Amino acid sequence: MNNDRWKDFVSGIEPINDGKWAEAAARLDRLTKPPGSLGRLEDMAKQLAGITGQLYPDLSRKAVIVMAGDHGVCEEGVSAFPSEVTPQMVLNFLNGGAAVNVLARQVGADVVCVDVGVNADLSHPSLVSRKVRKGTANMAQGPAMTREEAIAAIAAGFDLTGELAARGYRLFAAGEMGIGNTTASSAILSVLGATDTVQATGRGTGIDDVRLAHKQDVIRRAIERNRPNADDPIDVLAKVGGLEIAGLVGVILGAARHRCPVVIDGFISSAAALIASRLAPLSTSYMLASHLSHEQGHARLLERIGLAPILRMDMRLGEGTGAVLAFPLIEAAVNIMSQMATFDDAGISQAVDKSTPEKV
Ligand SMILES: Cc1cc2ncn([C@H]3O[C@H](COP(=O)(O)O)[C@@H](O)[C@H]3O)c2cc1C
Ligand SMILES: O=C(O)c1cccnc1
Repeated sequence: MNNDRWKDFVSGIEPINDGKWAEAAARLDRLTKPPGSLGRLEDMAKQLAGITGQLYPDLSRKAVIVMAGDHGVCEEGVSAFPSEVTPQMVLNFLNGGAAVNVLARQVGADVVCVDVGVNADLSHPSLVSRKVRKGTANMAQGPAMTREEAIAAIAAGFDLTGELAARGYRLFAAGEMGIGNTTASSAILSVLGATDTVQATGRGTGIDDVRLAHKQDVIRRAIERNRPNADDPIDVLAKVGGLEIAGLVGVILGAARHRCPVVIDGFISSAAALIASRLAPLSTSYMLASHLSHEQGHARLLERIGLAPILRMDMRLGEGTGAVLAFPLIEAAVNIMSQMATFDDAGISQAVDKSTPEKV
């Protein structure tokens, strides 16, 4: 993989269409409701118009892309579950039995499951195989992967999203599976978000206090040993990140490149979004943050990107579950624009009473 390939990921991303954003804002103020009364739905309707360049975008073709990869750092004992669960869950996604499958079915979204770095030989007719390597190396002892591998994994997500956009998909969710990946995400937040490792580290799959203190120590050691350069997001991704996180960076940049909204899920998805935002600041305008995960550090992570979560459900699963749950709200924003009557249509007076009331 050409080390300059990352420039392709960034160079085609354009600012959102300000003219369409303003047109959407003007129409929202003519709809039969007090100005601004639909709150975040109005924000989303304007953002979607700016992203797609259309007042009434058709977002009906939608996919949650679940990037899967393993983590060498699991040998340090940082998760409540063993690495073997990653390939087992991938098969569960492919057989339609995971939480994300249920939620995606409910909202009419397709689950696209991608092996970008699972430490097992997987084969299934619906699996998208883009394996860069079989799991990362243990970041507590050296870099998780090479710079080339990180770029190859970004390319896998970027190219796949481009292919899906070409097939008519217009709305994406960024999901993941990889035992150990909250450790990598906390390390990314710590370095790129200038956050103390204690504040950046949570319980992931549900570790106890003793293991949490150990996890914080492992992250501290990984950062000390690898010295990732906070001014070089790909260096951080390669040294203390993960293959599926890199894949998601590609998905996010790919969606932005093709002017499609991309819904960020929880902690891990947001770590990928933070890297994407540092590589291509313009990509942030194409992101919607679906929910605030219960995972420690997620609020800080979203704040570093500059995103406000739509939902607060106390979820902490990943897979893209929170992102998929936000799909109907995003579609609601489009429907408001396309289906509500204006004051003119309905013959309702838009005059605002600005006189001073005589009696209070
Ligand atoms: C059965 C199962 C299903 C999951 N689905 C998502 N995750 C989530 O948990 C993992 C991260 O937590 P940690 O860093 O503590 O390992 C990731 O795979 C994430 O997607 C799962 C975890 C498990 C055990
Ligand atoms: O917020 C998430 O995405 C998350 C939190 C804990 C474990 N897995 C995922």
